[in-house]
Amino acid sequence: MSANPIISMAGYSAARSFEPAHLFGSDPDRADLFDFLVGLQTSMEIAVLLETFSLRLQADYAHRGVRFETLWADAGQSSSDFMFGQLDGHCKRLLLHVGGQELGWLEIYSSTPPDSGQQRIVDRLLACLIHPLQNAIRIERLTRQAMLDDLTGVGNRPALIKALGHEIARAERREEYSALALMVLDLDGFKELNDRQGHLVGDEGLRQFARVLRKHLRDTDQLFRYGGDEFVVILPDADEAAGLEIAARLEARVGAECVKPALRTSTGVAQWKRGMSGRDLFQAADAAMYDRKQQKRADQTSSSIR
Ligand SMILES: Nc1nc2c(ncn2[C@@H]2O[C@H](COP(=O)(O)OP(=O)(O)OP(=O)(O)O)[C@@H](O)[C@H]2O)c(=O)[nH]1
Repeated sequence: MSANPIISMAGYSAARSFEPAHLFGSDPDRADLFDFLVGLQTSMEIAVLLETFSLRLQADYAHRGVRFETLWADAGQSSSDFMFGQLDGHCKRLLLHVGGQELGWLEIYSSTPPDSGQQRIVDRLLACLIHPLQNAIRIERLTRQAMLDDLTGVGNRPALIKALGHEIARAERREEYSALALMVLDLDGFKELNDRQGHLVGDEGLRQFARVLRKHLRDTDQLFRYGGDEFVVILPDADEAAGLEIAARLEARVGAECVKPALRTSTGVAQWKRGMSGRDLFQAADAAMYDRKQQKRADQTSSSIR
């Protein structure tokens, strides 16, 4: 018996053996299973593997759809769903694990629960799926980590470029004009804070800044650290007026809530117009942010002269 259980049912644990000889020895559909195995080698994407699994399972067990929910080993990463087909009807929920590592929950939706023969097929196909799935999960995690800023945990510059390109392509495809705005935020006098209180305090300031911004943004808004003390927010469905309102609110919240160390920020907003690239939009928002900084400096100078 293999000491390598890969599946446990919700609520109780059931170790099963998946020796290759056991899998293929007396199987009349060896060629078919072989095709399935080859299919699993063609992609390293979780969604594609799930689809390959579901399509092959369909031949033996008519079901409506499948869903896989990851269990990331790293703290701080929320789980992600991958789905294929329709998710309704009876749900069979299986915890997939390999070599002591829990990979996530697989759900199979169907009008009727699998009978014992169909359950055996599910087990066999899962035995083929499990290692390619484990590799695909590793790649997905590495890709996600590469898109995060390690100091603040928000998206980094490559993630911003990707997300902005995606949002603009989506807006371009829509027949009706849909609003999209970009906000640039930069800390005021951050160099002086670093110089006076040290870089560790500066780092804590950046983390605090990201936390406060996230707290006051909607779930659909996307926050990124462009670099240094400059952050960017993609605001879907926001026009310039809405963007300016959010920007004013964020400037006020940062002033009130970022107190240790004390921070101030200047913001700039630009609204996307058809034909504008991500670069054009960023430049417009960045220029607006610099104007705002100049205006604040001018206001300070005039109030200190008075
Ligand atoms: N602590 C810390 N400082 C950083 C990091 N990245 C960049 N910086 C510092 O951020 C500062 C940014 O300075 P500037 O761009 O001149 O901005 P500023 O002093 O805020 O000036 P204004 O934007 O004109 O108000 C520099 O001193 C950088 O060294 C980081 O990850 N941690």
